[in-house]
Amino acid sequence: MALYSAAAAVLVGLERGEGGLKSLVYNSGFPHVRQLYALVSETLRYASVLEKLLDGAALLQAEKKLPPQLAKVLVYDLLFGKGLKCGGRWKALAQRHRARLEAELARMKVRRKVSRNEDLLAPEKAVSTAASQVPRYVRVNILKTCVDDVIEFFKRQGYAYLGKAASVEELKALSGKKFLLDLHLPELLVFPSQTDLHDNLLYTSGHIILQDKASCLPAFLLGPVAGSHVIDACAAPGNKTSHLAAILKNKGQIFAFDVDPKRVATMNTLLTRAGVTGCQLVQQDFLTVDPGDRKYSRVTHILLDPSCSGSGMVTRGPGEEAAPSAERLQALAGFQRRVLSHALSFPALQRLVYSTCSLHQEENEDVVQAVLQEWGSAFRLVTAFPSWPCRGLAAFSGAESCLRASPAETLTHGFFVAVLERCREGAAAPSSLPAAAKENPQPGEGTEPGAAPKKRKKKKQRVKE
Ligand SMILES: C[S@@+](CC[C@H](N)C(=O)[O-])C[C@H]1O[C@@H](n2cnc3c(N)ncnc32)[C@H](O)[C@@H]1O
Repeated sequence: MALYSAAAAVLVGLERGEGGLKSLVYNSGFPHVRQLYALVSETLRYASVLEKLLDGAALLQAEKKLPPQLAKVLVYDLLFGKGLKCGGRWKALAQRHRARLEAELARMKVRRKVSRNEDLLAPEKAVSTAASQVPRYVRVNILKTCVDDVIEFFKRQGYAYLGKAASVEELKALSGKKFLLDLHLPELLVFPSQTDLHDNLLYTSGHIILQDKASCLPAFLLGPVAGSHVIDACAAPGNKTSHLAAILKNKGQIFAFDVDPKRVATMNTLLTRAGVTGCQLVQQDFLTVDPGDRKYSRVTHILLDPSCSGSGMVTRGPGEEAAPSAERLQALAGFQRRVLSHALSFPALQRLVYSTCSLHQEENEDVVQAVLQEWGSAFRLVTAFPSWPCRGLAAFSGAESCLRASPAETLTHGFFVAVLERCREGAAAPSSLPAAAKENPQPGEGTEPGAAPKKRKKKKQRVKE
């Protein structure tokens, strides 16, 4: 009997409980028992990897007469063993699928972030329950396409479109190849959490952006009208910048700053792919940008999404990043207060969105409270997205104007957003806006520029992610 058929027969025997590995090998009648034993035990060691490879390359669907146990043995020897040395027609069959199987193996290694075959045997990092509940959000990049065309594209790819979601529960119940339009954001599609679109043509061509729903809130709530001058103060890798460009319809001017040269380079690539124009990308510490520079005299909107502890990001493996120490939180909060206060000092500024992917009050409500106090009555908090279910912690009176997001309540990563507006003289704060449609009011004509902030100590400190 040929080696591969003998090995497949042992695997069948094991599955049927006909005996242990050794006894099945010795009773197989195959003359070279050591060789057979080694091949079967290695195939078993790689069993779960082989199953995924067979699935990914759809080998069993393409070769209906190939028994699955024989397929495993062949693919093991082809990709992980000594190479196919015998096997007759089965060898020829496996060779025909070699390129597809190798591509699938390469993809698996990229996904698992490993370079050696052996490393694929380590158990996959557990993903927290919270993370597995967060759907795959897809922002349609309206600089390149429109929602209807993207929906049609996915329908042609075999996905079923279920229309606009009416509740968060509907998003939670999504499964299989189905998708919905989000209930809150107009250009956001929602797929089941396990959907991987990184290889999808629409993603690689910049027609869609894979961006968590909570991360879409800052640009949406800043809502500058086309033609506005906008600063994205801590911009890389640029998901929110490209969202801003889409809201501006590429009309107006975005000044995007980031201190980290590598992240700026990545951002450059992503913005080009997304078709963003009218954006000046500057590698500079935002704290050193001069608000009095004439270049920024028409900046009415600022998006500030500074470095933070990242404690709201739920996809991280358990224990990958320990909770930030009190010192680190203090350093981050100090930087966040300085950078927020600096942003408010741009003379024509009307509206600012401050956001973090942190769960810590120190980086969120406390920062907003401290800076609002510093600026006296010049700025006020605006109730961001009144219908959003999850509000700011009651750290100070009016903190419920801020919004929070979390896997459990909003099916997103943990996030915090505060919307600040320059006060018109005599305006009451905070404002309460009736509907989502009115949540992005544009600053009125003749709004007074605010007063300068109270004197504060200027201590330069940069906090990198
Ligand atoms: C949370 S990330 C921004 C993510 C980005 N808004 C997006 O949506 O893709 C924070 C960024 O702030 C940058 N950063 C940190 N300190 C900075 C500073 N002083 N000036 C400008 N950028 C800074 C970091 O390099 C990092 O890229």
